Amino acid sequence: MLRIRNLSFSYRNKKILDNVTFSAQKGELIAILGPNGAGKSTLLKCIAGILKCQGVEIFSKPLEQYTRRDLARIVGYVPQRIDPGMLNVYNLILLGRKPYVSVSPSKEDIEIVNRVVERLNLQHLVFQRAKNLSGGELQKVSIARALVQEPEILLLDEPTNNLDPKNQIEIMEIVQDFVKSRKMALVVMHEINLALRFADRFIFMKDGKIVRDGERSILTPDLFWEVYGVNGVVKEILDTPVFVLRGKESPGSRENAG
Ligand SMILES: Nc1ncnc2c1ncn2[C@@H]1O[C@H](COP(=O)(O)OP(=O)(O)OP(=O)(O)O)[C@@H](O)[C@H]1O
Repeated sequence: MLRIRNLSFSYRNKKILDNVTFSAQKGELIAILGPNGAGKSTLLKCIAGILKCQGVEIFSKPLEQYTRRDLARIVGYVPQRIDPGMLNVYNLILLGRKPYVSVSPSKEDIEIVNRVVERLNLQHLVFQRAKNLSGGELQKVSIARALVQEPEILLLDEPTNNLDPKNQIEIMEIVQDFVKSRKMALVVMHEINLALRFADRFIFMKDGKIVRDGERSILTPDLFWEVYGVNGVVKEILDTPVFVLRGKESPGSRENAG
C-alpha cells in the first residue's frame, strides 16, 4: 500500500531525512516515535505530498505522479495545528470533501460529513466558530476533516498533544476504528504508553534515520537508551504494558535494566 524507498530530504543543505526505507500495509496502525528534531513530521509531510521528495510510492505509483486531487482522496493528513480561519466547525469539516466536490456539495457529501460528525460526537459544536474551540475540540475537528476525505491512509502528527487522558484515548480509538476498516494510519507521537496501547508496529527515528522498526518486543531498555538517552523499561502492570522512565543515567547492568 505504502512503500518508502531510500527517501532523503534536506532543508538548505541540512539533511533531515537520510535514506528512510519501510513499507506499510492495510490494517496497520504504526506509531512513529523518536526524539525532538528526529525528522518525524518531515517524513509525514513528504508522504502527504506537502514537501517534494522522491522515494514514496502509494499503491505502486510514485507520489509525484498523483494529482493533488487524487492524492487527497487517498491520503488524509492531520497536522500538529490547523488554522481554523473564520469558518464554523461544519464548514471546516466539509472542506475535507473538496477533492470530491465539483460545484457544490452533493447529498452524499453531506451524509458523509454528518456521519463523521456523529461518530466523533461533534454535533453540539457544528455551528460554533472553529477558532473558539478548545485544543482538544479543534484536534477532533481536524481529524474529522481528514476522515471525510475518505482516505486509505491517515497521517497524524502528534494528534494527542495537549489533550487530557480521556480525549487521548478517544482520538486513538477513532484512529483504531479507521484502521480496522482495511485502512492504514501513521501516527507521530511522544506518548509511549499510548503507542503501546494502540499501535501494531513501532518505527523509531533518530537523526533522520529509522533506527528500529517492529512490534512491541523491540521496546527494550537498550532501545530507549539508544534513541532517547534515557533509562526506561516496559513492564506489565495489571496486564497492561507500561513504560517506566527511570531516569537519564545509563541502564548499566542487566539487572538494573530489567
Ligand atoms: N521549514 C524548515 N526549515 C528548516 N529546517 C526545518 C524546517 N522544518 C523543520 N526543520 C528542521 O528539521 C529537523 C526535523 O524536524 P521535524 O519537525 O521533522 O522533527 P520531529 O521529529 O517531528 O520533531 P518534534 O518531535 O520536535 O516535533 C529539525 O532540526 C528542524 O529544525
